[in-house]
Amino acid sequence: MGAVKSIGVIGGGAWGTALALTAARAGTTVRLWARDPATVSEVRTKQQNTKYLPGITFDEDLNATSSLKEVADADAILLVTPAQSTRAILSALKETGNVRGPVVLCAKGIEQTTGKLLSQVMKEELPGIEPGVLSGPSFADDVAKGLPTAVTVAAHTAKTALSLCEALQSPCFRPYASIDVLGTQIGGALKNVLAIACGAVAGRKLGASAQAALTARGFAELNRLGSAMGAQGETLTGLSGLGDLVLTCSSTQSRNFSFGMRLGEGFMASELIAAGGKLAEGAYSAQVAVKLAQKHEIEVPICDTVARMVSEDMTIDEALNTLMARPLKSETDFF
Ligand SMILES: NC(=O)C1=CN([C@@H]2O[C@H](COP(=O)(O)OP(=O)(O)OC[C@H]3O[C@@H](n4cnc5c(N)ncnc54)[C@H](O)[C@@H]3O)[C@@H](O)[C@H]2O)C=CC1
Ligand SMILES: O=C(CO)COP(=O)(O)O
Repeated sequence: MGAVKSIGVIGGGAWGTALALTAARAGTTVRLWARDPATVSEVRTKQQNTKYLPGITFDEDLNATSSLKEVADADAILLVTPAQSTRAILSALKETGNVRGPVVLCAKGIEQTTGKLLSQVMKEELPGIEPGVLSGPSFADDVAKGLPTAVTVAAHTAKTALSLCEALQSPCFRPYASIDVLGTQIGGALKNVLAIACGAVAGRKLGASAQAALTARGFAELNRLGSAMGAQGETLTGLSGLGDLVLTCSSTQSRNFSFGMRLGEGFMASELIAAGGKLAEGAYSAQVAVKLAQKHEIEVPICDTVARMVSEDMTIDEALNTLMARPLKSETDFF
């Protein structure tokens, strides 16, 4: 593909808006699609998205629309709605008949009903269109404020990955190109599940040592499952793997970590989910991650415990006992 001069961003939430600002700062023509007409109007007239990025007024004028057709024919599309809505949006994009450039998957999750990664969903819904993936340690608020951030941008060819990087690069946003489309998705999906566990440890006030142990053992799960699924080792230890895991497992700014904190404080997952609230992708990915691990015959005790907290209302104390009572293991392979 040639240079990416125009980008269509689909999703008027926190991350979609932050990525539209990123493209604008890179000097790329950008149009943001949002489902909610009030968001479209506020972005266009007030340079704000108060529902998802409260307290931030953009310096950039963003062009926003509620017509999918108007964003579909850009040189590249960034798809930034929650993971479970990816199939429906891809199908709606196909209906426009306008898509020609790569579609970059920016959600961090696995399709719950099928266990498929989002690039596999895309292959079914938009065959013939190149998939890309953007992932890494990057809070939307930080990016919208122009704080320095680095992410991985993957595509099947280096040329496409580099063209996408060039269209997003600015003094505050540094994308690294990759051709590991599969591996770049795995870290983002699994770190959300593991961040719920770390949040629960923080909420139950189990201490910094426990949180660090859980992060390291969580990485062992991410690494084992990612490798079994075909991810490259450097991807798993890179920005989209270890980098994002460290960020999300250590900050109350993370919605997954905060969801876990509430579990640690004694709330039941069913109560939190029924109450609505902010998106915690890990709650949707936990069970499907465990199923994928079973398929690959990989042990993922932390993901499994999170899945049980989310789907069976296992309490934090039961979760802790389950993990601490596991049979002793070697940390490495040498015996
Ligand atoms: N917020 C962040 O810091 C980051 C988020 N992400 C990922 O980006 C994805 C989106 O997250 P956010 O923008 O933060 O979520 P959000 O909750 O701020 O916004 C979600 C947006 O998607 C829209 N939406 C939801 N379902 C839809 C559907 N069926 N059709 C059309 N629009 C729909 C909502 O109206 C809203 O505008 C998630 O997978 C998240 O893990 C990735 C990196 C950073
Ligand atoms: O993916 C993110 C940071 O890289 C955002 O994390 P949360 O969805 O947990 O807020």
